[in-house]
Amino acid sequence: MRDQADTVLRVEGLRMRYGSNDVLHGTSFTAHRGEVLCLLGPNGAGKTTTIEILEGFRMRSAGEVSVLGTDPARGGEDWRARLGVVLQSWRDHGKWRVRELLDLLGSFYSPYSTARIRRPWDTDELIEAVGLTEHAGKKIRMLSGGQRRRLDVAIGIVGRPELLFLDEPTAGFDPQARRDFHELVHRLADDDTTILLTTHDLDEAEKLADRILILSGGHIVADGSPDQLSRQIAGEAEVRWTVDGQRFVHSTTEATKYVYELFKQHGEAVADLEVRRASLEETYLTLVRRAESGATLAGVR
Ligand SMILES: Nc1ncnc2c1ncn2[C@@H]1O[C@H](COP(=O)(O)OP(=O)(O)OP(=O)(O)O)[C@@H](O)[C@H]1O
Repeated sequence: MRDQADTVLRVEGLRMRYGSNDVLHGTSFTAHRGEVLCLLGPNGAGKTTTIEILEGFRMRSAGEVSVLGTDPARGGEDWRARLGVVLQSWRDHGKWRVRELLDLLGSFYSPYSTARIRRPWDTDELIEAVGLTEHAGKKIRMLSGGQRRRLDVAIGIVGRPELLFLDEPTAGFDPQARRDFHELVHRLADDDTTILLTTHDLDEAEKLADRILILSGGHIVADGSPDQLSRQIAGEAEVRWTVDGQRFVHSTTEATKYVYELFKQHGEAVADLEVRRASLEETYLTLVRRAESGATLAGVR
């Protein structure tokens, strides 16, 4: 069981209304230390609004929010120093060089260094972690789009945040940069950083998220690990295997047990084993479609 001190983020009955437009209808969720939480939802679902409220950049209409033990509406500088935000490119700093800018931004965090978390991140180590070593001496305006995005990530984590917000972090990344970034996210989470990210890339969500929240029509319509969500939808998994070159397929709600029995019966003769559940994309589309058609949400959460 996780204890209270492990809770980094707590949202209860969050509501947001723009004029007469209700965007969030009382959403609730939590996140724990070192957890990677992925917020999914169609365009206009309220993901950015939610993140901006948690970051303290937008006032909520109602509900309770606690981020690192503080209400974001009242968070001071010392609270803000514990957060990391990856914003879209720092184009205004085109004349700065990569290392210079990170040195300067990092220096703002040194007063907030603690025995547990040394701030800021060493500039050269950080530059290496985001794969910009070759470009450390370059002016920012000379960087490619993907390199700038890597710099955005470096800027977001230079203060060694305890909670990191990533809004569509890999838009514009090439496949290698994406893979490097995913490794960096795992490394940050291993170091106990809690990460809240939004993406429209379900493959990315599946790779990164410990837990997925699906926001639709102002409600959280699903909350669970990618596996738990796919089980809710699919119910059954498909087990495929061969024995002596002959192919077999079987659908079951208890794939692990079935596979165990299979090996008990056939031992090493079992080959080409695959267990397939509904992909996150199928799961996501089903849940959002259900929510949009006003189907009852009971049992989905
Ligand atoms: N400042 C604002 N004033 C009025 N309405 C707004 C404002 N910001 C957002 N909205 C509305 O709130 C709703 C949610 O917007 P939000 O940007 O949070 O969605 P999102 O899930 O991040 O979408 P996307 O996937 O397109 O980025 C939308 O209908 C949007 O038009």
